[in-house]
Amino acid sequence: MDGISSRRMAAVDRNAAALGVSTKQLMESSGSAVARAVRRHADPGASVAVVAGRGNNGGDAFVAARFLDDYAVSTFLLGRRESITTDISRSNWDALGEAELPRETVTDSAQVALGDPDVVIDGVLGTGVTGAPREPERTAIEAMNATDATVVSVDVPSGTDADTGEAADVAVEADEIVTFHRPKPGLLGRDDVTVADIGIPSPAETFVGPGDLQAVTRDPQAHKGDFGRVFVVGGGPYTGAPALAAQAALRAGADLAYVAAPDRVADRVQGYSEDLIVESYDGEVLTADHVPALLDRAGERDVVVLGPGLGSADATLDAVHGFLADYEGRAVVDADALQVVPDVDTEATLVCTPHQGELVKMGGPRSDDWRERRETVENFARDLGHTVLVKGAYDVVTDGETTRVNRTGNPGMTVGGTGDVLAGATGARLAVHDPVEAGALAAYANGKAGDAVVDEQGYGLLASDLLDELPRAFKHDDD
Ligand SMILES: NC(=O)C1=CN([C@@H]2O[C@H](COP(=O)(O)OP(=O)(O)OC[C@H]3O[C@@H](n4cnc5c(N)ncnc54)[C@H](O)[C@@H]3O)[C@@H](O)[C@H]2O)[C@@H](O)CC1
Ligand SMILES: [K+]
Repeated sequence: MDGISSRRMAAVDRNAAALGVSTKQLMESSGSAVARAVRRHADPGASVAVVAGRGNNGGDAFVAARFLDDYAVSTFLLGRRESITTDISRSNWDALGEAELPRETVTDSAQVALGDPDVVIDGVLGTGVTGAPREPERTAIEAMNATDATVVSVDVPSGTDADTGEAADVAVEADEIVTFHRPKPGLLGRDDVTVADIGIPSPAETFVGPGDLQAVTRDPQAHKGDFGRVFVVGGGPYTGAPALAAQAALRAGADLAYVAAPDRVADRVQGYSEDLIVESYDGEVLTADHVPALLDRAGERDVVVLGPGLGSADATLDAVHGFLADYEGRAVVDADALQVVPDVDTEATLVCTPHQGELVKMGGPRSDDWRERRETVENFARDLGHTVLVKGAYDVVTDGETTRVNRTGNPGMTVGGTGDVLAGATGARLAVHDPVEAGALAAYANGKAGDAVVDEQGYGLLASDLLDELPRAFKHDDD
């Protein structure tokens, strides 16, 4: 099993809550797993010192203390009750008091006197640690290391970074680390780690959920262009598609949206929205002689969205082939451009966004059940060498290694243009995230936007209705 990063673990934790498995239930499972580990090291009646921090790592330790009330257990909180950062941890601290289990608050690091316990539970710092341990955690770590006790660490040895494995100048030397759900990258390969199942359902990892939106953050110090210059290469026979894709990119967080379109339709594309920067090229449709100039412009931007409204004239498909053969950046490929991808050798990082029919046209599998499709599309994406987002009642996003499934959206979204909106939103996210995450986030938000429109007005949804809803669809709880 490969490790799960702290950021990803937090997202999975939030997704589990959305599936009805609360973080408090997870804390209960974590604490009881820690208690089971203690039982492997010492018998009831032995003395156990529980040292807890102010976050959920401490909360797990409070739960463990409660499960060990047939031991001589005493709990030390490094701070005052009011400084406990979460309700679920505070309620487990309060439960110890109600159960009359010995507990005390330590506000001055000099007070950390653990006595001579048989076992110490290290619930000081977990995946929420930032930087080297500060006081009183620092002194507490030294006190734990100074005992002869068997030390059981909750999730991560305090002072060690779960993602890198790097230990600060002061870090707990654990005899056993009880980590939760999946190993942590920084602890892989160690023989003192126990991975405890805490009841997180696998859909919390597979299905895109509200936890994934935590990755969509706006750094307040950002300035123009940090969040992506998206370049839509589309239009020709059609004008609405590139305009929808470009507007969707802006609504999904891009700073600038450019559109390259034949001069015959450029004004019409511009007419849809003053927010777009429309650059025209001569002629009726995209042809190979437009490619060099487009590659230059693409080189100054972060992501290309290739395909909306391009049409499938032979000259256009040749141009798409030529563009992809020389483009080395990131691109979303959609609509008629998709059929070219299997035949072109490219350095570009692509996210292909076919619906089921377009996937078959690419030589991909036809499968109606999403579980079967997940398997077959993983194989197809692996062979293709690019990320594929196959739209359907359940969207499947995979690069052949990592796979996510999106359940948002509704039958009202089969209306024309929703694919252009999805392509543009994927483009915006591809400027910031890796391909699978970009596709997963865009599919989730696009479907959520469609659900919001249908909830509000019933069916009869227009693709352009999604645009107004997209910003809200990307917002997450602690925004
Ligand atoms: N994500 C999950 O799925 C679950 C997480 N759980 C537990 O929750 C933990 C993460 O909890 P939190 O995110 O609340 O954070 P932690 O409890 O890991 O630590 C953060 C706390 O320590 C303080 N702190 C951070 N860096 C510090 C430093 N360098 N020196 C001194 N104090 C520092 C912070 O002020 C905060 O109070 C996990 O390690 C795990 O033990 C479990 O409850 C089970 C479920
Ligand atoms: K810990």
